[in-house]
Amino acid sequence: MKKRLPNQIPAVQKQPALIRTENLSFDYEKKQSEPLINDVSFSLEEGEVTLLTGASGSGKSTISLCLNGLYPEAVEGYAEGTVYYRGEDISRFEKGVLNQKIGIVFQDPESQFCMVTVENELAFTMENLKVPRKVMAERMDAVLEVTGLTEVKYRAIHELSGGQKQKVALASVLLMEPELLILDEPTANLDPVSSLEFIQLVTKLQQERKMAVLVIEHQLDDWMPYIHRVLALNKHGKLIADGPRDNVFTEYKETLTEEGIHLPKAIQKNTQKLGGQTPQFLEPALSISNLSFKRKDRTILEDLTMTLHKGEFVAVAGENGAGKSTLLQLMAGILSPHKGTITFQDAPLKKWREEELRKHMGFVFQNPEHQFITDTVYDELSFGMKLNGTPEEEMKEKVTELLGHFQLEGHRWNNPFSLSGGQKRRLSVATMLDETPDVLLFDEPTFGQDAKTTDELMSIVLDLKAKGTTIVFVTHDMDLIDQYCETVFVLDKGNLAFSGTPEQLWDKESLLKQARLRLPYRVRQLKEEGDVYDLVR
Ligand SMILES: Nc1ncnc2c1ncn2[C@@H]1O[C@H](COP(=O)(O)OP(=O)(O)OP(=O)(O)O)[C@@H](O)[C@H]1O
Ligand SMILES: Nc1ncnc2c1ncn2[C@@H]1O[C@H](COP(=O)(O)OP(=O)(O)OP(=O)(O)O)[C@@H](O)[C@H]1O
Repeated sequence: MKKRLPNQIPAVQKQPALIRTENLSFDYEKKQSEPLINDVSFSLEEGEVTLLTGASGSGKSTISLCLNGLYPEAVEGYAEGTVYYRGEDISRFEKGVLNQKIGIVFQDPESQFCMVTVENELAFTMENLKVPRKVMAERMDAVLEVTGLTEVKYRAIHELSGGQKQKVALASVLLMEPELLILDEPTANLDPVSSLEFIQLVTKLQQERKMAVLVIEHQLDDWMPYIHRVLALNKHGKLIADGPRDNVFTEYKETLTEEGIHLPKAIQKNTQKLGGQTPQFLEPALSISNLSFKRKDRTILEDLTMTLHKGEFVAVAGENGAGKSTLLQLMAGILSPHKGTITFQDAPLKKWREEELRKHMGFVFQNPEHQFITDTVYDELSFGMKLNGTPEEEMKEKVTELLGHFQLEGHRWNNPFSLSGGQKRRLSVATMLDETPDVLLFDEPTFGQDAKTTDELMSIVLDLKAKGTTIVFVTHDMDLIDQYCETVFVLDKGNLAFSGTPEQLWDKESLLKQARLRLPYRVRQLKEEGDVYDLVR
């Protein structure tokens, strides 16, 4: 007799997700109030590119460090809920096993290195992975080639530019051939062309290796074509959106905007150029003439001549390693030129007394941590005021005002080093704004900022500019240059390759290409270039 078939075909056993968090809560210490990461459940699937977005300080980096079991252990934090790797509770894995399957490129690449030179760093990674010696050299050369680092193989990492360091961190993680690659603001320090190439490189490898990628990023546009899913955190550590890319950005548009999260420019309205005609600047603030600078025998900057005026908003752009940060440090008197002169307000810079110079000129380092000198956010903000003998009450008021402007309330007594990447950057900027300086030099001031904090920062900077402060931004953000700057200096391998208005620069196609810059989104749209991403609405 024939057996009767059951009415229902048993469901095919679904593979467990690559990563699944269930009711994950985390905080750096147990509190009475709601935890920083608050009861979050989501999955990351094999081969998928997921964007994790959220306001600065919402806990994105923190969550990513919970996914490979580094947290809570490494910080003695408090955690609840479970993280699964392919269906298995990650707390059951032996130490170090998950680090290879889940590779993280940290927000601050410097925190990741153990060795002095690029070659030794990559060899060290391979030794840990027990890569046979005879294939090491080949693998190293391949990863250097793919990340564009061949030329700096034998260089000391601390002597590389910010962007070059970021590529070393990626190369090191790629050697592990991870199943999940977590990228925490990976392109923040890359020049515009390197940034696009980096994204294309990662997504190509992702497709070839069927790797899952979790990217934490505020600047979304270049990632948009490659993102499958979006997760969004709110300021209270709750997951407020989880779904396919286009659904999240259209359905949750209002919520994301309220949270201060950047939207893709394809659905933003305000990508127009601000301001009208470029004003005429007459009064010089800082004049540089025939400046050259060397490190050991290498010429870093060669024969630069430029004038910055009172109230002018200047951008310094150029590819990674072009010499932008070096130029800024020379302008600030932190480095001294080998040849040429810098004149600040009618006197040679080297004649200025250090104390006087610091009152008139503010400087924000590329790495905010290089700037912190005290143990609390409050002390950091009041440091300059104390030196100037500002009365206690006035100082308190001013600090409270700065904390409010820079979304740092609630962190007054925190250690500056425990802040999120974006918070550190805001604090480093805020410390320079206790008075109205004559010149403000910023090295990448807006990197790592969400939409709300970027707007707030720019409005403070514009207020200072209106009072006559000369603003100098070293930046890779072409949209920011387009929107706000009046003059752009382009450095190309240590030479001044262009000085003029942004509009003039956008017409110089071959120069842009040579200096590894790109047109801003607005101009790309006008020229209808192919790489402007259109969101399905
Ligand atoms: N401390 C140092 N010792 C030796 N060389 C250095 C040092 N700092 C920077 N350099 C080198 O000087 C050159 C210019 O570096 P700089 O940091 O000014 O470039 P940048 O244009 O600001 O780059 P990025 O956009 O990547 O930050 C690079 O080739 C870099 O490797
Ligand atoms: N080691 C630490 N000890 C105590 N608090 C910390 C520590 N690291 C981060 N925090 C706090 O946790 C919160 C979340 O930080 P996290 O770096 O995860 O945010 P984020 O969303 O990645 O921010 P950003 O976009 O600015 O990088 C912040 O308020 C930060 O001050």
